[in-house]
Amino acid sequence: MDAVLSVPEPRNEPVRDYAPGSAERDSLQRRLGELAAERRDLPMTIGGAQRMGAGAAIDVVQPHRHQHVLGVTHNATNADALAAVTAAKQAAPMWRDLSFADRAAVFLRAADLLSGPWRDTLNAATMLGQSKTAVQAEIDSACELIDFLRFNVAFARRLLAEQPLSSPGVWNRFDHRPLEGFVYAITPFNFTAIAGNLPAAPALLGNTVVWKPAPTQQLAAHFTMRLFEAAGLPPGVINMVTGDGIAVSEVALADPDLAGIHFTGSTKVFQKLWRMVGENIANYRGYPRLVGETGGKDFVVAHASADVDALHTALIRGAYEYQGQKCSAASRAYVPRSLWNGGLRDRLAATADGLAYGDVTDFTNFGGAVIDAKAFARHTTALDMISNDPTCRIVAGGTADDSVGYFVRPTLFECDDPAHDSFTTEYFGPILGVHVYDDARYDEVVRQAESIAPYALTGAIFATDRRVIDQTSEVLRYAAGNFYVNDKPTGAVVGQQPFGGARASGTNDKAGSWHNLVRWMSPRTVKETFVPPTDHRYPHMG
Ligand SMILES: NC(=O)c1ccc[n+]([C@@H]2O[C@H](COP(=O)([O-])OP(=O)(O)OC[C@H]3O[C@@H](n4cnc5c(N)ncnc54)[C@H](O)[C@@H]3O)[C@@H](O)[C@H]2O)c1
Ligand SMILES: N[C@@H](CCC=O)C(=O)O
Repeated sequence: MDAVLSVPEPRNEPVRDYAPGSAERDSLQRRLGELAAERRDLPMTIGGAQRMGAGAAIDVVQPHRHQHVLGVTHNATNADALAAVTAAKQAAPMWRDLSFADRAAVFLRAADLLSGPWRDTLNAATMLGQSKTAVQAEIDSACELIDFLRFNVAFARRLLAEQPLSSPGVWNRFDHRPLEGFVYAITPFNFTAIAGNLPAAPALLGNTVVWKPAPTQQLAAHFTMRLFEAAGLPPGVINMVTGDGIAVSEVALADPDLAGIHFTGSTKVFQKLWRMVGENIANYRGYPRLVGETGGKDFVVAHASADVDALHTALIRGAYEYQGQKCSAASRAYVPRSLWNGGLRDRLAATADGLAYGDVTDFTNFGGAVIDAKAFARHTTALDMISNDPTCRIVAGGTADDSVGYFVRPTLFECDDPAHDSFTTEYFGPILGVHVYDDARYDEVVRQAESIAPYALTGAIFATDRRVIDQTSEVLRYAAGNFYVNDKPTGAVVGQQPFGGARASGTNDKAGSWHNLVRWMSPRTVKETFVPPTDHRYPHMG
């Protein structure tokens, strides 16, 4: 326990802009060409050894060009999962006995490698495999992952320095132990940074991990695993299993040494995992820590005093960047009739209709495709439902085409009923519903928006009247874990806007902050008495 160590002061990684003619753009385009020309095996990594899962094969494709296969991965079987759990348990004594400095150095080195020679590889893999544009990949797989790795070291250092008081003759101290057992990290398709952070954060604190990425993110996950190895991560500390995770959960969640789940993904899957843990609760050595960041139905509330230019930009970026596939994406907005009919409606419609979605290797595009056929089907069902509902009117988009890639047009619609399914269900695509209200009904609309959806992840208020900002912020205090004033509800930056929500949006343990890291330690309090008493009687006994 080397709590007095000082560590490098983290700074947010600067975002590159990949402007035409820049060297960074040429270099990224070269790497895109190389990765697109390959068709790789995407194996598991267990105890440092790579091998393909023994279950069914899964093609990992470019969502914007779904006939183009980037690689092949396989479902992990029960036997594969058992091997990963065993490797994690075997590596645990070695890893927890290394000093914090040694563990931190691995992740700081990974951050530096990613900031330099690995940047193009992770960005290109994220662009091709997850259909992110260059800038969306850059803020995710480069900057946010680098930030997670660097800031977590500084946050962990602060936690390790935290020690109890000691009265005279006594020395009290915390032994910041890792959890007893292994951590099971399960990660979503949409952020390479989240996929890398969920296994890395518990590992930094001395835990060993079984990591199950989303199959559709497997290309970038593959390179993330290679990056950790290049940074010196010993075998068995993070064991990556591939595929749908069904067999992995059967094995990992039934294991007595399950120490925690670090999950990001849908509410439905997290609730299923929680139920499975509940069913097994008497069989565990301890109570597993359950950390899950899940879905959202994120709102923008606009007041009549809002700056319309700022509101317009926030709605377009908040709803349609990365095809709306951010848990934070604006998917319901409440706009006063004065602004809507005063030009905002037509402006939003024109901008949305003008957004180019296409192949993300064409850098002129604003967006790409949605992730897979399942997402495409969910969105087309929602669009059919909305266009056939007499209370809703499509204002822009509303169409989809999967002939080449899974493309869904940026869709804007009005809905008279603020309790409509489209205001409560997460679609996770480029679909923004607007409830237009009479200006005088503002307070009532805000109260309704507060609790109509089960989620509480992100939300924004647009107003210039300070009293309105203050009152709205108070009414919506529990409606979002990340609340924005005159800004879009997406784009949280590590160290600046610690991220996470409550209600059906998760356990709100704020990824990329000390709040999250504290869940991966099990402190032992040690009291040492220098001169222990030698008489059992107390003074009042005479
Ligand atoms: N709150 C946040 O910070 C945050 C961030 C990103 C994404 N999300 C949410 O994630 C969802 C989108 O991501 P997704 O489509 O990858 O989510 P998902 O829930 O479908 O999948 C998440 C992960 O769980 C795995 N999985 C599914 N069933 C499993 C099982 N039985 N055992 C083990 N693993 C299993 C998937 O393969 C994937 O790796 C959205 O709901 C979005 O809001 C939330
Ligand atoms: N942290 C990201 C969202 C992550 C979920 O998909 C944001 O703030 O936009």
